[in-house]
Amino acid sequence: MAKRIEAHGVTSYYGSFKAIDGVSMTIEPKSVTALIGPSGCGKSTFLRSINRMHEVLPNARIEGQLLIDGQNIYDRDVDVTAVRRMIGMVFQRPNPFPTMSIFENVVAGLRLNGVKKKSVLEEVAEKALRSANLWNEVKDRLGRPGAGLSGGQQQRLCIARTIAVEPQVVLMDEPCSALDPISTLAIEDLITELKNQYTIVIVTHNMQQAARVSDRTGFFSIDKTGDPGRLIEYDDTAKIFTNPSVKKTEDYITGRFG
Ligand SMILES: Nc1ncnc2c1ncn2[C@@H]1O[C@H](COP(=O)(O)OP(=O)(O)OP(=O)(O)O)[C@@H](O)[C@H]1O
Repeated sequence: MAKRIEAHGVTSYYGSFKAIDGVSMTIEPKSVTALIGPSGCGKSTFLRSINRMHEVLPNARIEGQLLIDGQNIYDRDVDVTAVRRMIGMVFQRPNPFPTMSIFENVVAGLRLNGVKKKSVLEEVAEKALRSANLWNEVKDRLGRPGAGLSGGQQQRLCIARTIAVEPQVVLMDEPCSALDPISTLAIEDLITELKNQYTIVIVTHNMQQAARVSDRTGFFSIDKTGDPGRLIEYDDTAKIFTNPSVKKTEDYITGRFG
């Protein structure tokens, strides 16, 4: 189910501004990869290039290749909606649909795909909420608004919504930045469980978090404002945090810049 991601020379633009330059990396299925680096170095841009969300902005485009299990998702005949279904995304701020119940939030993607049968929707909702470690907290109030949950619960609801449509890759853009430490730990535990099924890529500013949850870490950086971000080093997380090969990585993880 989980898929391998291969980026070959991915260069992403906003109009004429080159935000990232020539990013190449291979991300193994059923692994967690953390993207770290100073603000503005292009981590989120790269993340959004993985599921073709980058090009949603006017004049935004990419060069290079992004292969998911060998298929270039930027090929002309590729169905963009199918790509985004296969590669789900969780954002910085929990964003449940405000007018919908907890249940409707989870099944929203299935309804869009035309699933109507109540028993199927109920089954999927329970499975997704269990996988997101939220079922026990919400099973007695599935009809209540999703927006009435705590921040951490809302983020787990958004994760349940993402996995309800059975993606193969889950991208997370600073998923804990709006959460308290306890909710953060709950999400980190969840990420560790989800990697049994999915390929996960997470952007995080929190280096302890990268060290805790990821198998591999990619360090991005820029030389100066206006320059494009580049992938400086990509290796096993333990190596990046204990014995990086590049001086710039070491300077960053030891807090000398960024
Ligand atoms: N919508 C946009 N239009 C124009 N430029 C953008 C847009 N989004 C990001 N950029 C620019 O692209 C570069 C990379 O931004 P990006 O958000 O990918 O970096 P980041 O490493 O994720 O930063 P942060 O850690 O602060 O979230 C920055 O110079 C940023 O200003």
